[in-house]
Amino acid sequence: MNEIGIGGFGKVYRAKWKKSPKYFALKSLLNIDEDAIKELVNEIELQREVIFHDNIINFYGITISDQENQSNDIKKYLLVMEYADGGSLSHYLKENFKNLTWKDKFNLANQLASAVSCLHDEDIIHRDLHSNNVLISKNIIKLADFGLSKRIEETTQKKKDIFGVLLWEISSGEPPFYVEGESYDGSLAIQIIQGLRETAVPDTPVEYVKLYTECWNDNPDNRPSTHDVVERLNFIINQKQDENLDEKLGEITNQTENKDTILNSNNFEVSSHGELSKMIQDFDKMDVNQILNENITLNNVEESSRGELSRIVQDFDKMDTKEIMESMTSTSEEIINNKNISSENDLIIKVNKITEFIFEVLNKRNSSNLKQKILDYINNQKMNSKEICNWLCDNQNYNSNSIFLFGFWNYVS
Ligand SMILES: Nc1ncnc2c1ncn2[C@@H]1O[C@H](COP(=O)(O)OP(=O)(O)OP(=O)(O)O)[C@@H](O)[C@H]1O
Repeated sequence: MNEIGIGGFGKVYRAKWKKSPKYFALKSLLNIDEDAIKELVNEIELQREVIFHDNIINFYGITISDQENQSNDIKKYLLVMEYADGGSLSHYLKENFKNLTWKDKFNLANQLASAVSCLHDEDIIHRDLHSNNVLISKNIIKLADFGLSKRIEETTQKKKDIFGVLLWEISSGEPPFYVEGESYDGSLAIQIIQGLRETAVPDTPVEYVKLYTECWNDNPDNRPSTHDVVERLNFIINQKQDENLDEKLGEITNQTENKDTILNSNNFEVSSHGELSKMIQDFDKMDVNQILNENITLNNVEESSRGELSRIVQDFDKMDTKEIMESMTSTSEEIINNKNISSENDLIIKVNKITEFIFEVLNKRNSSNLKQKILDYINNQKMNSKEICNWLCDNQNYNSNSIFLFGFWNYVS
């Protein structure tokens, strides 16, 4: 049994259940008089009504301590409660703030609002909300300390359970107006009464600033209800998720744009196979039309040919390009009639035509003996395959068709 804290009633201990790995918190009752007993009974009664909520600390009962094995300062009775391994919210923020994302912070805020909302639904007001009365167990909020709690139906009284400051504290990691080594003084309290409020932490989403500002409005009637707060926090969390999704989509778009840049760059080196291969392996995540957007209009490209295309390009870097290109060139040389040297533009047109032809064949799902079909096409069109191969070796990055054709020839060879 270890001492973990000290409070108004006495010390708080962490204790392990004999034959289980589970820990419990034991609250000793030291400075207890008649008023304290009333307060305690009130606390237990109210807390027991809301322990079903995940963000409210569980109360298990009362135990009698084994005096022989305990130090003298532990009196006979101990309250047995759920143990919160993260300690108080203020301690948790101090230790973990650096690692918390906005999503984590909004989740903490939401759990807190949800716990207070549950109290209000049961017509209970907490009346002592601060970061030492909010505990953390396994990174989850556990509202505690109902010593000052009261049963009340009135809405305005419920709105006096101010947690705007706690929402701000979650966004900043520190208590309001905290200056290291300095304690709060009376003048600060007066300034707060006169309307002094903390300023927003840089980068806090505006909706969140708006929310906690409304929560600490001078007039309780102008504060949102806890239900509203929960709803708005849920909205912020969902919006954040959408933004993350947008960011991810943005990253994918950027990567795609980068690919286009690589495709269109004349400085692409044949030797950078790893990069090319990675880029090409992502092709099947894109639309084939997008790949072929520059010079070829493709209609009705079907899933099967996309799959085939993807397989083709994925195998791209497993082959020795030069060797295959050379062997293909020598084979086609025998059937080449037209020995005229083509201009650069002619070659680009030829590459586009051959690519278009390949897609026509693939679209007809007629890919058997594809290599021969391509060679026949080249032959019939009176193209010089060696010239095309050489140009492709030197200009494979010229456009998406040249990249495709270069890889495709490797595949069919
Ligand atoms: N269930 C618990 N699990 C883990 N730590 C706890 C638990 N309950 C209390 N503590 C720790 O013990 C400290 C004292 O808690 P306690 O509730 O007795 O006093 P307090 O809230 O600080 O004061 P008061 O009772 O006067 O409001 C807390 O700040 C917290 O760090």
